[in-house]
Amino acid sequence: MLNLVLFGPPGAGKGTQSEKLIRKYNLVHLSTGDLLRSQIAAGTELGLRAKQLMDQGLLVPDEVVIGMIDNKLRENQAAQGFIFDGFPRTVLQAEALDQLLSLYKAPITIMVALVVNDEELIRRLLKRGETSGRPDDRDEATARRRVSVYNKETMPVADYYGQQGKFAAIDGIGEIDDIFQTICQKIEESR
Ligand SMILES: Nc1ncnc2c1ncn2[C@@H]1O[C@H](COP(=O)(O)OP(=O)(O)O)[C@@H](O)[C@H]1O
Ligand SMILES: [Mg+2]
Repeated sequence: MLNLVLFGPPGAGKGTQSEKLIRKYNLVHLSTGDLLRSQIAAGTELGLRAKQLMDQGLLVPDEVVIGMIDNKLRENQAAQGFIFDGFPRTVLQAEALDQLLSLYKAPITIMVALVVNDEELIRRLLKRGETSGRPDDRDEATARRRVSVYNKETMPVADYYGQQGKFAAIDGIGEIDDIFQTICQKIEESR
């Protein structure tokens, strides 16, 4: 079993690297952002409430995303492992994830953080906004708010895994394939 948390600010490249990692390691990809966007697309009550926060660049409540992850873990009990993308985004979410995984006796193997400076992130988010149709990528003020929410609310999650000796930071600027190789190296070192 390999349970990877792919960590990093919005626009760091978590989605891109996740696609490559799920193929190589045969993992189930759990992206809370994607799960929330499919709730929005389906027009559910949860989606409607989440959208108001997401469009402003704010986090949705912990219990909402924890509940979604709980459901997905239950649905995928035969999985060889998971890649958590965009989750946990708060220390409370990280604690809840440890609790959920303890039921399966398969703790987090490692958290790999993609490090990208704020100005490069804003550039990438605005560029993605030209084609993604994501309201939270579209304007600079919202992109900046997301980066600052990350710095305040999500950064402490790195310490949470650091204290468990399960944290590796890597440079998120460079060729996609080079970054992928570095992530794979960190995974191999950790298992
Ligand atoms: N774990 C989470 N906790 C709270 N809110 C979340 C979480 N995951 C996603 N969201 C909401 O969805 C939005 C988009 O998330 P995501 O698609 O992961 O963005 P990105 O991949 O650009 O970092 C976030 O700004 C937030 O509003
Ligand atoms: Mg993403």
